Amino acid sequence: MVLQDLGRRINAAVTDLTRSPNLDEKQFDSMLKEISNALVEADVNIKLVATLRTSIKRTVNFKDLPPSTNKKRLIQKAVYDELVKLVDPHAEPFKPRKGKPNVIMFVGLQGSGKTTSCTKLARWYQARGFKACLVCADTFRAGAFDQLKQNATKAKIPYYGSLTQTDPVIVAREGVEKFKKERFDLIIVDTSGRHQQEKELFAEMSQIQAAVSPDQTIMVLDATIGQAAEAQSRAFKDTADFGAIIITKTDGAAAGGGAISAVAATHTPIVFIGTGEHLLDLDRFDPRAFVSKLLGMGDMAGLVEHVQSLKLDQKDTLKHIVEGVFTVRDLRDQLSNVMKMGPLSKMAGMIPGLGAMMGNMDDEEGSLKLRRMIYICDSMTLKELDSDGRIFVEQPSRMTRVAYGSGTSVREVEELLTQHKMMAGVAKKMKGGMANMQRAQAAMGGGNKAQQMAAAQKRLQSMGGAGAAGGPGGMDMAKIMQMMGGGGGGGGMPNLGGMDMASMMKMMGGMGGGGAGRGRR
Ligand SMILES: Nc1nc2c(ncn2[C@@H]2O[C@H](COP(=O)(O)OP(=O)(O)OP(=O)(O)O)[C@@H](O)[C@H]2O)c(=O)[nH]1
Repeated sequence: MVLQDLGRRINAAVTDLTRSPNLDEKQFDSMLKEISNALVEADVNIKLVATLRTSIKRTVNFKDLPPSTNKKRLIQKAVYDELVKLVDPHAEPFKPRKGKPNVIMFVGLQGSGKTTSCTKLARWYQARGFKACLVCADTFRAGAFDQLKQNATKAKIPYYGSLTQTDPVIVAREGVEKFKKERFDLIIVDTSGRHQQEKELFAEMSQIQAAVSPDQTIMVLDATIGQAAEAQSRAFKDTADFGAIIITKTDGAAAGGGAISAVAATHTPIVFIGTGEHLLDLDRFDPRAFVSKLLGMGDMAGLVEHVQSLKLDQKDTLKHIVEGVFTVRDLRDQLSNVMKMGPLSKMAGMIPGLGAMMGNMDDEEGSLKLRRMIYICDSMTLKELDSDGRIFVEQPSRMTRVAYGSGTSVREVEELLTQHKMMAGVAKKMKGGMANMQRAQAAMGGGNKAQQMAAAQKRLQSMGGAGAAGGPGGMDMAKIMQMMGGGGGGGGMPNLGGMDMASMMKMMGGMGGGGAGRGRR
């Protein structure tokens, strides 16, 4: 059972109950039993489950409910609130500030996901304007430096390490000093992990800690260990005195629920959770957003933050669309924007109700297809890229050349040009419409925010099933789409692993316009 299934089970228990025409106390009790069973199976500590059950019972107080009460709503809200309490550590972590060197040291057992999480975190802060870098002080595992180097290079993050120095304390000190001199805002130090909690590991950790004086030590925990997370974190705390925790691999097992609740119970701040192997699979941990996502209510605030952090390339495309133009380069920029967003399943999880619908979609296939389309564009000449694509009709031999240069087939090049033609057609039709819309929006001065939020929230609730239980702040879907770099536009987006982007956008709540100008406002 993966974490998503736990959410689905809880959601189903609540939905079944609230759909029942004559809701009685017996049904309420059996819902509580089902939720408790699901949590225990996800390795949540039995005492915590018992507390949650008692609290929901007390809040709802079924026997004494006045007849006028909206029982369904009350139950939904109580379940949501208690789940939030279950995973809330009630502790504020250290927050790095720009303009000074913030040193963060990572500790954890081997294979917990330290090295991967270091790079994810550096990238996360880099995307938010921090000058971030990585120091590899893992001299124990052969290949650790290579792994960090590879990850860092992929994310374009400066790194420091040594293939010859065997003392991790020296490497850590040298790396931190070098990057401090170079005025980096965020210096992340990766340390070695061992199979067991050996004495040497702990001794080494405290020596590195003494050498680099980190502003924060983060412990990395693998979610699959469930409630054993508590014992593991205690063992580390005795030596390394970490200030916060990152729980990795929450995508793989329902036991993530057990790990998160166990750590939360110790009041240690959980700063982030790892949600996959991709560089972007790191979510800032927020108890409300986590529970909303778990219950399939989406995490719109997270989605907006994620999209905003990506520095999507869309200025020229929007300008072009206003003019009714759509070049091959515009298509390339949009493809690259979609790639930057990370796996589609991650995006879908943030949209109410969509995660479940896309359960079987293959991320790998979709991303490979996108990558091949980008290779095709990258093999074109500048003239071809900035053209309206007609150049290929006039000189079909160019298609063969581009296919050859990109390692793809002529058929794939033709497909890409067909996609482009469709999108260019839409852009042409949009000419003027987009400008009018922008003018209207400017005249409205952004409109009534509260009203917009209320409308968006209503729409989210109607999509999300359990949405009534008080989910995250609403957002205007069309605006989100526009921030995403403008998708949709009426059937013109690429087909990803059997999933047409245009249909996906439509499913996302009538986004079939966004950047291409038909967004609902
Ligand atoms: N599914 C999933 N896999 C993850 C996540 N985080 C890390 N991994 C994978 O876990 C494995 C181990 O990750 P590493 O980063 O090498 O672990 P480590 O703790 O640095 O290991 P040592 O350097 O040996 O101590 C790799 O295959 C990662 O891709 C996550 O959030 N989800």
